[in-house]
Amino acid sequence: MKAGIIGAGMVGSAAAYALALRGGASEVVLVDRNAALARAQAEDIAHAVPFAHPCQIHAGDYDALAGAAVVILAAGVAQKPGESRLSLLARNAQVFAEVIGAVRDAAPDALLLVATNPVDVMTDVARRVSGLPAARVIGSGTILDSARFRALLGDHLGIAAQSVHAYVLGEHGDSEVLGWSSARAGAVPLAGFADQMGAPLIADMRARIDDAVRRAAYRIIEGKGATWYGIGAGLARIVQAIRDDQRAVLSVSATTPEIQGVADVALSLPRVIGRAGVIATLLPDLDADEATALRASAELLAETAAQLR
Ligand SMILES: NC(=O)C1=CN([C@@H]2O[C@H](COP(=O)(O)OP(=O)(O)OC[C@H]3O[C@@H](n4cnc5c(N)ncnc54)[C@H](O)[C@@H]3O)[C@@H](O)[C@H]2O)C=CC1
Ligand SMILES: CC(=O)C(=O)O
Repeated sequence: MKAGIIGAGMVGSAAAYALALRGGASEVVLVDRNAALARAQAEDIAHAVPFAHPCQIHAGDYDALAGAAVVILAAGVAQKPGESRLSLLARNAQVFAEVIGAVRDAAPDALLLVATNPVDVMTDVARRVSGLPAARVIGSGTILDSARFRALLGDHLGIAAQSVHAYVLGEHGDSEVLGWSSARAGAVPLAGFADQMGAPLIADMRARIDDAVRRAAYRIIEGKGATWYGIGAGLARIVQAIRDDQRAVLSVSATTPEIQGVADVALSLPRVIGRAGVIATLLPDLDADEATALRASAELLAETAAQLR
């Protein structure tokens, strides 16, 4: 399967590298307005291919996207230290106005996979500008936050993160909602599992994990200027779910007809992902606080998106 990536910076190149290492695509095309950067990234990543899976990695212009089944949108500006994701909206909406028409002309059958922040609102922008149905425009949303949540819970419980089933809901950003009440380890509700392991999830520990997930990007950006490995792997994971029609349940963003009384808002929920894009959307069990927080997150995203319309 051919995948295109618009934006060959830290996120786009990390996604290409992860695709190469995971064998997630047979061909990857990098497109960037900085053509020299795209060429250099493609050449560097191609040198990893002999250690991984067969994959053609190259740079090109938009016409090189012809035949792509999925195009990752990772072009635009990123946060500076202390800056919020939502503050990027006007600048990145302008970038999408420039690139999405060219992507659609070159690869009319491709699903769009949005990484550019603020990713939820940008997913809605991509849907509106492309004219595609909501199911074919997926935002990486909280796939990264859910991975952070699972990694921290795995560490606390002393088990593999892969055995933790937990989702972050709502915005990929400051208003996100950690789904404590639906989380499971193995098939056991999280709190009971933690007690059995002698590692109870007391309020202080929950608060620390919440902060570590919610503030992860700020800390990493403070330390190294940007984040890329986690999201690169998350994007490759979504591409594989699409390529193999896996019907994997992943927390990703898509424009959703109604959630907690808020209409037509793009945000993350666990969704079944396969070749057609979003095949189904699930609402996990929520306690009263989580339901209130999810509504607030949805309202914030809807208000932010409305400012652009
Ligand atoms: N969804 C998520 O979980 C995450 C999202 N991000 C977001 O991903 C985006 C990219 O971040 P980085 O890769 O770190 O930035 P970067 O600055 O390293 O790369 C961005 C690339 O976009 C290119 N670009 C800008 N405008 C363009 C246009 N009109 N046409 C073609 N290419 C264009 C630039 O030349 C640059 O190479 C940011 O919005 C960032 O906030 C970053 C990390 C995680
Ligand atoms: C930058 C960003 O969105 C993240 O690492 O979560």
